Amino acid sequence: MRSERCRKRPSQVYCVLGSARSSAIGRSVLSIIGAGSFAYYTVKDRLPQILTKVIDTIHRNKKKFFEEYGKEGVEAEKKAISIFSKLRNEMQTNKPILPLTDNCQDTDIWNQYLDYQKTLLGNGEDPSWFRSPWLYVECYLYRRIQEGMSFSPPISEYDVFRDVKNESFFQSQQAMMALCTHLQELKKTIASLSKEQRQEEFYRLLQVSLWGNKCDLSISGGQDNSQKSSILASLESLKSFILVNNMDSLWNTLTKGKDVGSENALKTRVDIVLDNAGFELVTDFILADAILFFNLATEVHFHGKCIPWFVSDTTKHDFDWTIQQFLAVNHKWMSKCGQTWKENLKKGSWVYHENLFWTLPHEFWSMEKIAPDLYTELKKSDLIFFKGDLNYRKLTGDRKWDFTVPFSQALKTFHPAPLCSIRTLKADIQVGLQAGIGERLSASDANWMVSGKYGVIQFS
Ligand SMILES: O=P(O)(O)OC[C@@]1(O)O[C@H](CO)[C@@H](O)[C@@H]1O
Ligand SMILES: [Mn+2]
Repeated sequence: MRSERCRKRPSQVYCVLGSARSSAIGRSVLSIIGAGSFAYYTVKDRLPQILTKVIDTIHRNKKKFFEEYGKEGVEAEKKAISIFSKLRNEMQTNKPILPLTDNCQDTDIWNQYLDYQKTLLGNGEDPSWFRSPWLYVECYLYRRIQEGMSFSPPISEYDVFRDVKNESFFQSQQAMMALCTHLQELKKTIASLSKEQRQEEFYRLLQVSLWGNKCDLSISGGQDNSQKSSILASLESLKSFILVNNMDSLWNTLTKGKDVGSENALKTRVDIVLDNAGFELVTDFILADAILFFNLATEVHFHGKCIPWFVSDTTKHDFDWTIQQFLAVNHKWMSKCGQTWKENLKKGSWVYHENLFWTLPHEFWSMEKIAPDLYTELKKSDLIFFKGDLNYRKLTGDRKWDFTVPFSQALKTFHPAPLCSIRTLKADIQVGLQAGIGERLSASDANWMVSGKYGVIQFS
């Protein structure tokens, strides 16, 4: 299930326990699974629903496993189903969180983190599914799915979310065609655009990447959450739902000391920490393409997940498969995009990275200690985009900060480079709002923090 490159341990693999849970600042207490909270609903209802879909998926592919592996495949299907049924029971009956036993590269780090949770609870209590931080429990579920598959050879490499990710891709074809057509039109006219017009066009593609984040299969519990309509047509109407809009700061960071459009752009690197595969990944490809042809950077580095994660998060397979689909599709502009993107990877102006850190439970402020090689890599960037809600939760430590706490404060010591979160709100954490905004929204729309209706393009 894990590509060779992911076997690269974060160097100095150890778990810094003390600083990982720093003292609360302001009202920032951990997002716990309190009764009635969104976290509680997630663990009580949505995670079991996701696990049930995993079991159904494995059962549905039994014939395929038999064709591919003979009776070992059938045995493996049965074993995986029993493992996941037991896991679902553990979760639903609030059993203790168990140490991992699959002896992978990150097994020790996960088990050290569990020990740390025990010290936090104190009085010898065991962390359990409902008595642990939500962020930890949710990440742990996906790591247990990975463990369960690794105990079910020969189907260990099978991505239990493959079917729903592919389905979501095919359901979003129309929207993707519209985006690729728009991109090619833009490339035709770019030379005649003024600096302000380029800026405006870039802002549109940033917003497309933002609203692409609505297409996430974890929040939907695996239900179809594809992009049906052309997102470009709705940008104006969606603008008022952007609660923090730092696009000007982004533009200034990317264009400072550069004449936008001049070919001789200095060697500039932008990183995109990816989120969901499918439509959102395509919006990120389009943004990355524009960053190059607008001469805002000379390299774009992508960071994907080593294992299947939060249902729809992008793995290396998803990244390559998506480009292959674009190359193969019978649509002039989509295949043109696919060729450009394949070429970018070949000539190194696009680079794909993997690191186990992204599928650990840790807040990003402990990256420098847990995965110093990754932190050093990110320091080479001139601007890092963090896509999506889970990344936002890890950037802010999933603390219940006051809405008005500055974003840079919530990041604590995590600041390898100028960074920007592009995120639709799907968890009840938000910082950096003007005074009164959070309260006003809570009064008018009880679900404003978890519906995915609102978004931020938040820079630090
Ligand atoms: O990171 P993404 O794909 O934008 O969202 C992931 C997510 O759907 O999963 C969790 C809910 O189960 C939340 O962190 C968030 O809502
Ligand atoms: Mn995701």
